Amino acid sequence: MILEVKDLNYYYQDGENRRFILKDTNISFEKGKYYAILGQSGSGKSTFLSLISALDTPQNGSILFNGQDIKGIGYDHYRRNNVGIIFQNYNLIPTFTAVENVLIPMSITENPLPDDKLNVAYNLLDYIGIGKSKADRRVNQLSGGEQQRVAIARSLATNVELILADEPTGNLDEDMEQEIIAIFKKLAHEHQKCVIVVTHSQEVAQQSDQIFQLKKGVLTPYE
Ligand SMILES: Nc1ncnc2c1ncn2[C@@H]1O[C@H](COP(=O)(O)OP(=O)(O)OP(=O)(O)O)[C@@H](O)[C@H]1O
Repeated sequence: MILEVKDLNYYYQDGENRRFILKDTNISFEKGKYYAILGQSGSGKSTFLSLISALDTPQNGSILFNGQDIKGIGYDHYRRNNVGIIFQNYNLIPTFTAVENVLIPMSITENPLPDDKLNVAYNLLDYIGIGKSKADRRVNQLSGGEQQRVAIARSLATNVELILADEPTGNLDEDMEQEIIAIFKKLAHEHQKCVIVVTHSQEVAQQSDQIFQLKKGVLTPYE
């Protein structure tokens, strides 16, 4: 298993009470699979993703990456070197070109990368469907679907095995959603990545290899 979540609890203190967003959560994910986590608005999907991407820390429980506690790996180290994150709003730097956005994490990671980073970045974008002329355009001059492709290329730039996406098609139309789903499938099935997508979208979920549902703090396989 690439990622194992053990007895995870996360809550907000509400006066005397604890409001649990995740309660005694146990779940594992493997490489080569595309997973979807479904849940209603406010059910805690983004919170779960924040925890497994080390953007936030749980009150108790542990998260193991390739058998090692991410606390031991170091949260910053884990985030820089082991996970790629994709957001609903893309979170690109609008005044940078597509290729410049992809280069940013490559200059921060400690993972070994080829010397010719620029070439790697162009190739990644090309693979995801952004050719050279669009790669050299400022991202605020690209469509939403194109920007999300750039964000996916950026998440892959550091050569990570774990790709986490928070509502990645939330701002896209159905055709574009299908194209993004196709990319996730390809990354999981052809490149052995572990892709975990948090979503409201039945379409994104139905095409995944396994669906989990988050309800009242409990994460269970979706029937
Ligand atoms: N700082 C905070 N203090 C108290 N409650 C909070 C805080 N931040 C978030 N919450 C609550 O935690 C719950 C889970 O939020 P989260 O964003 O993880 O849900 P979600 O399933 O991703 O929702 P959506 O699909 O609408 O993005 C929500 O009910 C939210 O109001």
